[in-house]
Amino acid sequence: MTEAATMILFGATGDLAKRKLFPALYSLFREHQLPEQFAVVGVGRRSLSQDVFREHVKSSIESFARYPVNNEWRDFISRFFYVSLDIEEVEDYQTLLHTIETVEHDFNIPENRLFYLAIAPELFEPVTFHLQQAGILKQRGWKRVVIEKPFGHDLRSAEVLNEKIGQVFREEEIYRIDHYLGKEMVQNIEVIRFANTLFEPVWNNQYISNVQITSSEVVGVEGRARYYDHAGALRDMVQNHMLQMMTMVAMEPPSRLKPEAIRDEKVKVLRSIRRMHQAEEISRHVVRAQYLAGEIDSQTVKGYVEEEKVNPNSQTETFVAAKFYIDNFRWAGIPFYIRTGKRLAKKATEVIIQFKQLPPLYYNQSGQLEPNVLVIRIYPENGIYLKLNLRQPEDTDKIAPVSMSFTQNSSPGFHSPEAYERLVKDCLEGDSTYFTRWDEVALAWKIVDPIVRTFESGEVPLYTYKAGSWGPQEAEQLVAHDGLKWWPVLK
Ligand SMILES: NC(=O)C1=CN([C@@H]2O[C@H](COP(=O)(O)OP(=O)(O)OC[C@H]3O[C@@H](n4cnc5c(N)ncnc54)[C@H](OP(=O)(O)O)[C@@H]3O)[C@@H](O)[C@H]2O)C=CC1
Ligand SMILES: O=C1O[C@H](COP(=O)(O)O)[C@@H](O)[C@H](O)[C@H]1O
Repeated sequence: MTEAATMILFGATGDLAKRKLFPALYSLFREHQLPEQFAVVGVGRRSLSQDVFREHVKSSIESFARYPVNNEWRDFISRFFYVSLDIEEVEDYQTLLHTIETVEHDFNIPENRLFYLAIAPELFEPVTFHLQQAGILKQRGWKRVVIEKPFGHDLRSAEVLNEKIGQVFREEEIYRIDHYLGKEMVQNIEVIRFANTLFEPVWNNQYISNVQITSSEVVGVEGRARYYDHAGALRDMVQNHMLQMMTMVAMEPPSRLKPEAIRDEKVKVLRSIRRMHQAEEISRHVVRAQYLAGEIDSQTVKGYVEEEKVNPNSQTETFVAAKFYIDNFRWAGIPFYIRTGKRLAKKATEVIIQFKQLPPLYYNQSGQLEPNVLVIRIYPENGIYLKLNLRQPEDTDKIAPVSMSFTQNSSPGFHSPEAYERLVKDCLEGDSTYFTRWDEVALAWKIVDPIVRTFESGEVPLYTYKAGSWGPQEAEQLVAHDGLKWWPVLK
């Protein structure tokens, strides 16, 4: 059950609030999933009147929400307030405290405060510190803080940040967002595995040949070059989303369906991922590349280094493919391939489980029978696709792959809840299952940091690929070297 609360949204004039958070709140409201006693205090640096802020919220909902504005609108928008404040200026926080108290009084909301930090990472620390100094965290109800990614730039900076935030919030009050964990089919991986007799007994190295996880994007760096050129695909996507999807595929059944039990199992996977330290090993297992100019949907697009605000000599990778091993009993010897990149041919997220071949006997005398493949489709479709072998009715000597597909469209505009809807609701319910615990974040950095260092030392080549392609040839070779291929992303 969502609990009565005030959401204090830092970054209320920013891109994330506009594209994701206001639409998510509106969907929850329309589906009667917000508590009756609920209000939002938006915080931004620029000075805006209440009316202009409410107009901004409205236009964001008109552009990005799943539901059109209807006659319940006035009730929804009457719960939105705006405070202009400079996060660095402690004096500004008295106005914020006053607004929060007034809103709590007027809407009869108990002092439950959800602080959502949709702001640049360098502001996470000052904002928590000043909230405490200003007495805003002396509430009588609960307090929770939602922290957007990136959580640090490497292990060291993440530790420092965690230590600072930990002086103000307890671990169970900290909700570190990884929005992939809010996606329907990422959450469904557990259900596919633990609710199907068909899958769980064969979910191991005896029956699975390899796992492939792809998250491809068509967009380039867009307006985020200042951040991205210092991050790159490894930090931006692998340290969080890709490793999190891996943990969902690989974890052991939890002792209970409770947040800590599930997170404990994910941590064990992260601990078991074989770390790579030597440049030679990293070069064999990790491919990095940067996009060149190319064509997407018949439009010419720029190369990465020609993008606005990107250093023309940038060595930042916009694509990563890697092979990981999980050194535990269930997964020993089974490669987990991941690939992610910008300016690729199609926007898609899929997890592919390729099962082992049967022995070359009976119907597989030639050893040419296609393997069974389970595709967990995360985007643009939600669902699963299973490839099996069947005899062809028209030619009884011929065995050919057939597919069973259960999918529905998950693109915006279709009626499946967005990741942010689930996650905001979870915060209001105090359910941290699909947020990353500190030990998960730290372990993910421990896996990624040595690879980043090797990239930065120039010991791993930076390949290139044409925008609109599926990445560099070297990514194909990474799997071809093991006698495999990347399964093409489904249409
Ligand atoms: N945008 C996205 O798709 C995604 C964003 N994120 C993360 O979300 C966070 C926010 O990103 P995004 O919305 O894109 O960022 P924007 O740059 O669009 O917005 C930044 C927000 O922070 C406010 N702000 C900046 N400096 C101050 C200050 N000194 N005092 C008070 N407010 C300040 C801005 O206010 P004002 O405009 O009034 O100056 C604005 O509301 C980042 O951590 C980002 O990494 C994560 C995943 C995706
Ligand atoms: O966190 C991020 O994710 C997006 C991709 O998210 P998706 O839900 O659209 O798949 C990516 O574009 C961005 O660079 C990264 O910071």
